[in-house]
Formats: sequence, structure tokens, C-alpha cells
Amino acid sequence: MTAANGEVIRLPTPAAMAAEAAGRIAAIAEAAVADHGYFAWALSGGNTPVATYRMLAQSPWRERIDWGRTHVFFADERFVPHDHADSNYRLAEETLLSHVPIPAQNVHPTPITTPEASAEAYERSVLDFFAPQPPRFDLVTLGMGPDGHTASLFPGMDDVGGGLVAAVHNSPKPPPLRLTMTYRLLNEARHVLFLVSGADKAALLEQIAANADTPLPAGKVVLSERPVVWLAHLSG
Ligand SMILES: O=C1O[C@H](COP(=O)(O)O)[C@@H](O)[C@H](O)[C@H]1O
Repeated sequence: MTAANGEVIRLPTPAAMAAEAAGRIAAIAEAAVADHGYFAWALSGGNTPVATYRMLAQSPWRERIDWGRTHVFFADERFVPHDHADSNYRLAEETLLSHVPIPAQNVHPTPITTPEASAEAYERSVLDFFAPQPPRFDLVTLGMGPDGHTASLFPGMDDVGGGLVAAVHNSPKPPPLRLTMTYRLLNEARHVLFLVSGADKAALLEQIAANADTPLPAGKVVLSERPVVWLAHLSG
């Protein structure tokens, strides 16, 4: 199946999806390090990627990734302290980052001060990381909520400003305050991998597959060089 913005690969079980994702992430990391000496990855939170993160922390995937050359950023973050149960940073730290030899300075959590100041500061750190090149992640891994949101870009949130990172107020999914990378930044990535799990998301994926002009945020992530890849386990 193809989606208007990419290729859809259906997997029979959550474990199969995690293994497929881990293999693809490791391959992209290897290619990025071979090409330009580092692997810049913007990852997501939510429930779906947990199995993949746990798998990446184990052999053989753990050894395939050069963690010393890997830099981890956050495609979105809930505006809570980093030790809060809702924090995407905490999730990534507990399930993956604390189990692999990634240097502390290679993990780039969002600052949590005030929403606008944090968005501005995070945008600055993304720009500084890639300078003098324009910001371009080797990989962005994203999820899709049952309303079609991705990162913290929600349906109806049409104006996220012209920046690379935006503060989100009144998110329909708690917590209400969030930070998110915008389409402008996400769509510059070399690779985008969606991890989608749950029967409640099957119809949404059909909608995105059928409609190039979908208003659903997840369908608006489009790359110029290659299709977005959707790994989907949609049966219950
Ligand atoms: O709130 C969020 O939700 C999305 C989707 O999560 P999932 O549990 O349905 O996979 C996630 O991608 C995003 O990072 C997170 O902040």
C-alpha cells in the first residue's frame, strides 16, 4: 500500500514492527555516520515507540549504532519537567538512552522555561548544531495519534508560525502545553519513519493514503527526496 506521502508497510505484531523499525533506524544511523560523521535523530514520545526503543537498547541493534556519533533531539515535548511521567525525554531516557553509551552532551532535551522562550531556545540549539549547514535531521521518527496528530501538530492547528519549533497552547491531548518541531523542519529530514499502532488508526491511514491534500497533520509530513515510510500494526 502507498500513502499519498509515502510507503506503508504493515507488520503482523507489535514485536515485528519494533524489529523492523530498529533495523531501519540502525541502517540509517550507519549510513549517516559513513556519509557525514554523525547521526542526527529527532524522536517522538507516546506509547508506540517504546518497544522499538527497548529493542534498540539490546543486541544486535545496540552495537550497530555508533552512539558516540549519535545526537538525539525531540520532535516534540510535553511542557512538563523532565522527570515528569508525561515527559517524552523521560520516556526516551528510561527505555533507551540510559541503556546505551551515548554521551550526555549528545542528548538534546528541550529546555522547559516558558513555552515561547523554550521554543525559541530549542530552535536556536537545532540551528547551532547544524551550522553552517541548514538544519537537516538524518531521521525523524514520528507517531500518529487517533486524531491524526503527529509530533504535537494537531488537526486545526494551521498556524504554527514560520519558525522551526513552536510552542503549543491548548493541545487537545493532555498536557495542554507542548513544544513541537514544525512541518518546515520535519519536512527537511533525510528520512521520516512513522510508527503507528492500533486498530483505531487504520481508517486514518486509509484517509492519508487516499488524499494528497489531507488536512490531517500526519499526512502533511512530506519529503522531497524520498517517500515517508509508515510502519503500521493496525489490528487490535
Ligand atoms: O502525545 C504524543 O502523541 C503522539 C502519538 O503517540 P502514540 O502513543 O499514539 O504513539 C506522539 O508521537 C508524540 O510524540 C506525543 O507527544
